[in-house]
Amino acid sequence: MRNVFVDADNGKYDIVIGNGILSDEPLQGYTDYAIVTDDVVYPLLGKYFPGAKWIVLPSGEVSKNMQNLEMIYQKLMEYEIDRKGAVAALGGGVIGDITGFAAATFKRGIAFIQYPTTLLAQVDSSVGGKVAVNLPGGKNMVGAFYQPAAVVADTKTLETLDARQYAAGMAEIIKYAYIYDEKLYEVLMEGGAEIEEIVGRCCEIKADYVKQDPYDTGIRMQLNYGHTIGHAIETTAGYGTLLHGEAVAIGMVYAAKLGEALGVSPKGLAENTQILLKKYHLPVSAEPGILEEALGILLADKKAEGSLIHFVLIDQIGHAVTQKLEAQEIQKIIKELYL
Ligand SMILES: NC(=O)c1ccc[n+]([C@@H]2O[C@H](COP(=O)([O-])OP(=O)(O)OC[C@H]3O[C@@H](n4cnc5c(N)ncnc54)[C@H](O)[C@@H]3O)[C@@H](O)[C@H]2O)c1
Ligand SMILES: O=C(O)C(=O)C[C@@H](O)[C@H](O)[C@H](O)COP(=O)(O)O
Ligand SMILES: [Zn+2]
Repeated sequence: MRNVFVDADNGKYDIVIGNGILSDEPLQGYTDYAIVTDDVVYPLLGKYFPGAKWIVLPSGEVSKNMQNLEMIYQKLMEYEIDRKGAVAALGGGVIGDITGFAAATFKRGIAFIQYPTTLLAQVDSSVGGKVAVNLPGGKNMVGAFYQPAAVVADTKTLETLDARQYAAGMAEIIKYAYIYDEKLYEVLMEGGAEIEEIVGRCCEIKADYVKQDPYDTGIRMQLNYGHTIGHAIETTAGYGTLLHGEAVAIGMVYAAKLGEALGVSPKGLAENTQILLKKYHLPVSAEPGILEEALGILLADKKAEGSLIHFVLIDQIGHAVTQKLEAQEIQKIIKELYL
């Protein structure tokens, strides 16, 4: 078992990582609590929370929407959760993001506990307090920064995850390697390490970014590597068609190629990125029609300022930089290279 402490101005909490540690113990100090989960996770893990008040959504990205958010508020009302109560998210990033936004806003804020059960959620989405729902035109368009009171990542829950979902989590792990940790990159190239160690390392990296920049105004933007084009592709393909991690994987290949074309990234980075992504069974390109359409919605990115986008590039493996680029320049370069 290991602990990573998140020491941010807007929230201080432990991430506890271990095998077989799922329990309702972190919820006991509150007047009452409800747990949000999805219809795949509930039959697998509901038994660890006897007597809980449940809110069960259909699984998948399409559930991260305003309608389900309202449904969560209604159920919290029905369950009479007061301001000293809590709401927990038991599931992947979809459940964590929508539950966190409900927690941030219900009665102007109640406590929020994260029980991440996908690899992606354990290494990334359960940490750092970005909570949101999607709009049809863009990912995470309605949200807040709202830190959880605790994160409990039980790696045993990953045993039931299918291979595609596992790979999607690997994409965010590969992201950390490129932006922050050359040693992690080498470990991944050599075939990986024990999962608790990888989850712990990724949480340490994320905790460092979140401590420095909880509101995403500077260095934290590096955590968005691969996401500018990735989110646009995810949205264009239709939520749930490409998984978030898959879209980020593809986005990292285009970001690497763009970095090479601009002379920022080392030559061969895109090729190298493809090798690593393929090793972990991830896609490395989007269909031309999807890519073309995605390039048209780049300015929906939350890192856009007018016609410019804070674009994250790798200047050496294990280190990232952010450059303000004209959306039109990005579109032109990617079109010339890929369309
Ligand atoms: N807030 C953040 O910082 C942040 C970071 C990264 C990603 N995200 C968001 O996270 C979402 C993606 O998260 P995700 O990949 O976890 O998707 P997800 O929540 O849809 O979970 C993926 C699938 O795995 C199933 N599942 C969950 N736990 C399982 C288990 N233990 N065994 C078997 N099946 C299980 C779910 O039912 C679902 O079908 C996206 O919406 C993305 O935008 C947010
Ligand atoms: O925590 C962050 O900061 C991230 O950017 C992590 C990303 O992996 C994650 O997908 C995040 O939800 C993207 O945020 P957004 O601001 O681009 O919606
Ligand atoms: Zn992401």
